[in-house]
Amino acid sequence: MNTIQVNNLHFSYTPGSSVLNGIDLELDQQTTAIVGQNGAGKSTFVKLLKGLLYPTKGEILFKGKNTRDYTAASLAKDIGLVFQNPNDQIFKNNVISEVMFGPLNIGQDDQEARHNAISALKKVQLDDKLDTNPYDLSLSERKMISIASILAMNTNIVIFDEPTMGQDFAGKEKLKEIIWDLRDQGKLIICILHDMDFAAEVFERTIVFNQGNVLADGPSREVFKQKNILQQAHLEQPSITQIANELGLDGNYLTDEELIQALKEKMTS
Ligand SMILES: Nc1ncnc2c1ncn2[C@@H]1O[C@H](COP(=O)(O)OP(=O)(O)OP(=O)(O)O)[C@@H](O)[C@H]1O
Repeated sequence: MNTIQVNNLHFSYTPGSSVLNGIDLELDQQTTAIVGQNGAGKSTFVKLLKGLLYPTKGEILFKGKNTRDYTAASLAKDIGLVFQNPNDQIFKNNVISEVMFGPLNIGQDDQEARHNAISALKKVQLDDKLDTNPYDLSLSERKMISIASILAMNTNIVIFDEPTMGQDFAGKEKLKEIIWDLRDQGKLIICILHDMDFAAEVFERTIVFNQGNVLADGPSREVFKQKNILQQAHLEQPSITQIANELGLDGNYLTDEELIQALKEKMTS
């Protein structure tokens, strides 16, 4: 199992200014969205999961073992993190080298790395850009390249930091497919999001961060019905939930399809 256990996790970048204040969580096989306002500590939290930072206090256990006791190389084989800003991740001067870098780095041979890189680029529909310099692509395409780089490593855990940022409707549809495909492969997916509609539609579990604490955690349907809790975290309910509320519909709707179905039933009753 790819379980991550987080116990009493504290973190500060500078002494006396705490960013995470004692987080207890178990991350299991459910697709999990992490939401919260800017500065709530979400990116810091996933960097700790990935072993890029270490707790100031408390511990993170991966497969029962403290992340401090793993080498960066061994964690890299299991946990992939797509950075919020692709420019922080991309450094090669053509797409194929960029996407092959991670697989090669975790010990895949050239042929396997190339095969996995091309297959990942197909998933993001950029396999026609192998020789292009990533910096000649748009920001949303670079984001897809940074996603392909992590997919190509075939890690058991995939963490996305704001994947919908800068993506249009087609990009979000592609992301949905990628996330559901990873879930179907039995991988643990954790995703930081500012887009509540995407979180509600795609993720089974939602965790709300607020000022370095977990304010709510549970099935997305349960979390997104708690308007007051979301307001405390300066978040809105998903737009479909808001429309259903405005229409005076009883129930808790997260997707277009659910709302349309409820309206059809209302019209025929
Ligand atoms: N490298 C750093 N050095 C010092 N402080 C930092 C560093 N990175 C983040 N911080 C601070 O830590 C706090 C939490 O930042 P973090 O990026 O984890 O929040 P976030 O919830 O991911 O925000 P956003 O949604 O804007 O990405 C913020 O106050 C931020 O300014």
